[in-house]
Amino acid sequence: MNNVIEEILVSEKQIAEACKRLGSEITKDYENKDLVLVGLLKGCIPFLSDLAKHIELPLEVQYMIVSSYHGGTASSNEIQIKYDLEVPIKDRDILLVEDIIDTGQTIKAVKKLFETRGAKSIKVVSLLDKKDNNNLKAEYVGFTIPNKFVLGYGLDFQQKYRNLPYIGVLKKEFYDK
Ligand SMILES: O=P(O)(O)OC[C@H]1O[C@H](OP(=O)(O)OP(=O)(O)O)[C@H](O)[C@@H]1O
Ligand code: HPA
Repeated sequence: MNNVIEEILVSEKQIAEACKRLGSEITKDYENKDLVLVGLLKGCIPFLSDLAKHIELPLEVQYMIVSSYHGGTASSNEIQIKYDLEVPIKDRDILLVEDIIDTGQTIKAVKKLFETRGAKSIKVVSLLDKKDNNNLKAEYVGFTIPNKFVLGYGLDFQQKYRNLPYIGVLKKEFYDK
């Protein structure tokens, strides 16, 4: 498994601490609000699951599949909605849950879509945010990371390695370019 990993960037322990910290901030900020966590599949699964345990509110969880990457390490300009929310979000407080903001393209497109649907508020929590992303900043960020391709804890390389309990950096020899 580890022959594709250059180094561990964020350990299991650091991830657990970040989930706790972000969960308590969100709990404070969303008291008495109608909070809907919207997880962007598939990468959000471990993070959403661990984060939600630290949000002490009666929240709702919804999922979407929005894709801008196709298994490799290079970004494509296309955004596709492959699976949509089950409910209308008009007048609701939406917190988008992401594993990573890389170029910011995905989250920017989803935010724009939710604005047109009349959400009351739309914020973003992301476990990781790449340093070079100047597109869109999340309100809640676990770790700002260098501009390297990472995998593990939900993040894939060619659809594999999402099950690693930590965030690792992909070895250079595996990069597309
Ligand atoms: O900021 P961006 O450059 O748009 O990249 C970030 C997006 O790319 C990944 O999703 P992907 O489309 O690979 O789907 P996945 O969650 O199923 O892996 C990741 O989970 C984010 O949603
Ligand atoms: O660094 C990354 N790793 C895995 N998936 C991704 N999707 C956007 N950036 C990344």
